[in-house]
Amino acid sequence: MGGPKTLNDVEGFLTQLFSDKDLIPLPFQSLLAPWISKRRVPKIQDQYAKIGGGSPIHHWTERQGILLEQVLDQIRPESAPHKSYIAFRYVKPLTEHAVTAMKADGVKRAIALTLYPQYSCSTTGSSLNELVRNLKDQDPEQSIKWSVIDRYPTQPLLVETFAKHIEEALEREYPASERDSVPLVFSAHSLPMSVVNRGDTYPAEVGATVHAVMTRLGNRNPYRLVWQSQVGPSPWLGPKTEDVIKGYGKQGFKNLLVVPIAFVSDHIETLFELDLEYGHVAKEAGITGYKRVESLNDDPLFIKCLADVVKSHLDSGASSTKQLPLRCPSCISEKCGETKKFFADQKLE
Ligand SMILES: C=CC1=C(C)c2cc3[nH]c(cc4nc(cc5[nH]c(cc1n2)c(C)c5CCC(=O)O)C(CCC(=O)O)=C4C)c(C)c3C=C
Ligand SMILES: [Fe+2]
Ligand SMILES: [Fe+2]
Repeated sequence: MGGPKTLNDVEGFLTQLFSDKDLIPLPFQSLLAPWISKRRVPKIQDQYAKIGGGSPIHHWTERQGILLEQVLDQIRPESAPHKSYIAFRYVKPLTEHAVTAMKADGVKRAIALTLYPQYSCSTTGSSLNELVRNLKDQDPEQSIKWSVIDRYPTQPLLVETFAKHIEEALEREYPASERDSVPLVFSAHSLPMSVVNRGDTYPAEVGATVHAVMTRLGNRNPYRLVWQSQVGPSPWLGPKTEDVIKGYGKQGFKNLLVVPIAFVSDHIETLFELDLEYGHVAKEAGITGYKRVESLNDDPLFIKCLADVVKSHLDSGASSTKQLPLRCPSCISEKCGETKKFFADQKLE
């Protein structure tokens, strides 16, 4: 997805985001997108100002890419050297810039690796549709052969990294006598109910990650799966993170550990919404022990997770587009079936 590096980049970021038909299909989109974005700029700029003046997502994604190259070169020397390219959806470097750089470097074989562990047509689906559009335009001779890693919600090292971060936070933030009773509040970016009702697999895959992490932790703590960042008046998947925090406060809970479970790095959803906005909500609700688990960012265990995902993909023949939806109503405007066919038709050596 990417995020604005500076406050001046907020409007461009929002305009690209509201122009994405796979994320938010709007009537008269090319007219409405800049209009809605302009109206949201002051509010969103204020949020980015409060987290240091911009999104750190570029910094973390770059780190993840560089470290992934190093680990892959070690654990899979037969395909070394590996090189990573960032393809953000709404800010530079866009997919277009990644493909340009790859062609200039003479790349012949590539993997589209999503940094959303759980698949949604609105996120990974949108990025893959954008990639196919760009490839048809920028690489019509198909000089680069592609395969796709579109999800890894229960990959063992992903689960292990989340579990380790939760254990570290419990140990660091709470006295031993209270640790097992701290509610773990797993918070993921919500989806509009219209997208959920069309069968988007994201809610089930987020649930699968939560279940795997709780199993790994021995199911000691009470837990909830809750949903954040709802935008606009239409119905979104709940319960809302904010309401659940208030509910715990009403019940007299003094401790609460929130776990961002669908993001692999820090950005506005963790640093502003979870830390500042809901930190305030928790305080008002009397929850003095409100804490957040650290994001995955450049944790070597998470980098190893990514490297293992890529290694298994390559070792297994690497063709897999099996899981991509054939044609799903939530992204029908971009014909995800064509995207699946495009990748399935790649002739890999
Ligand atoms: C797993 C991650 C995400 C899913 C799923 C997702 C779905 C989704 N989002 C919107 C609308 C907006 N999202 C916005 C920002 C935003 N969204 C995500 C992640 C997911 N979105 C992130 C990480 C960010 C912030 C980017 C950053 O800071 O780096 C926004 C813009 C903010 C605002 O105007 O309030 C909108 C709008 C929809 C409609 C949707 C599913 C269909
Ligand atoms: Fe789709
Ligand atoms: Fe979003």
